[in-house]
Amino acid sequence: MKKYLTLENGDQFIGTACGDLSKEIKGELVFTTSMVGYQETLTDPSYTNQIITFTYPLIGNYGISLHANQSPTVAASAVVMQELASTVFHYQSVMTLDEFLKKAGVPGIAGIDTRQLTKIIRKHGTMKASLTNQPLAASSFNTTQSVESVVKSATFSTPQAEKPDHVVLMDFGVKTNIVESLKNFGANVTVVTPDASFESISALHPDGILLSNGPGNPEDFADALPVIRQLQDTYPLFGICLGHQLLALANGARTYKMVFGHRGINHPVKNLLTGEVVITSQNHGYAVDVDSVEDTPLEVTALEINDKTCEGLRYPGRPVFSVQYHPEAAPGPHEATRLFSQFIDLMHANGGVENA
Ligand SMILES: NC(=O)CC[C@H](N)C(=O)O
Repeated sequence: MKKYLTLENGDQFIGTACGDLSKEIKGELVFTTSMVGYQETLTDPSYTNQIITFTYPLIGNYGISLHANQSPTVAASAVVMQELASTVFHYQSVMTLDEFLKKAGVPGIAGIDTRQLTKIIRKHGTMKASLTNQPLAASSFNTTQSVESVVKSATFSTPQAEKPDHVVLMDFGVKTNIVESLKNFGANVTVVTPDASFESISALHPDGILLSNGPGNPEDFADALPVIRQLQDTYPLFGICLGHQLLALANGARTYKMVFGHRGINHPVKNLLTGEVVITSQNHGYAVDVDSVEDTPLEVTALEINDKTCEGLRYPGRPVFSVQYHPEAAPGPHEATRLFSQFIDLMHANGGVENA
């Protein structure tokens, strides 16, 4: 069965339908250069309302495992591939990617020249696009949708070590592995919704606050900024991706939409405090304006080496820091995992951040 991918600029690609065959969708077309980790990527809530193009030419070859999801189901709107593996092999595989997409009601398109498509996105920037069963004229592409729906209303705690540090995590669309990473370093995690008040968070007696990743434009979370300002005055705080952008906005810096974003697992980031470079996992379409940080109490601590985007911030004199990349990996390298232990150390020492 044929499927049609139509871009906002009028370009059209014809491929083979996979996943949910009947479903037609619109979304923001982005690409990721990750060679592995398609399951983690597709279930990352930050991809809500986005159509993900995989630049790696073969997707699905090691199937779907019970242990890799970053949220209960597929978060992306659709997936674009060059080749969907017809043979699957991995000892943990419980189903094929095609079955996984079908179960989640998510459409896909295979047989696409993803190299050509990616060159178009790189030139024109991230675009809106549609996936349909019949050819479609590039017309209205209004895909603006609320992203608040990704956040679960339930609050849960995960008691762990004997005297665990208690992290309250503001959930803007958190990836499972952020919670797991905190737990691995011995923390007890309570997840609260993004509209939680300062009082309700304080009532949980946190030792530290984590601002999670999440989909959408950081400027749409203005309501959370006063709460974040109160939290950073009171507790050690660590922001990841959207959480990093919100920390910047809460302190008067600005964010902007990047041309095509950073999505992949080999982005080099230079730590300006130590000179060290780490290879990082990234997934963001917005970034903090480096120049705008100058007029704030914050300091830029890290830059992406290729395009010098802001990758890290800290609040000198306070145990408050953030990174634009994903130290929890899933997928990607684990070089930055130690940021979680640094956060734990800050909760103990309440000192300054040296390696953010
Ligand atoms: N992974 C994230 O938290 C993404 C943050 C934000 N939605 C962006 O695209 O920049």
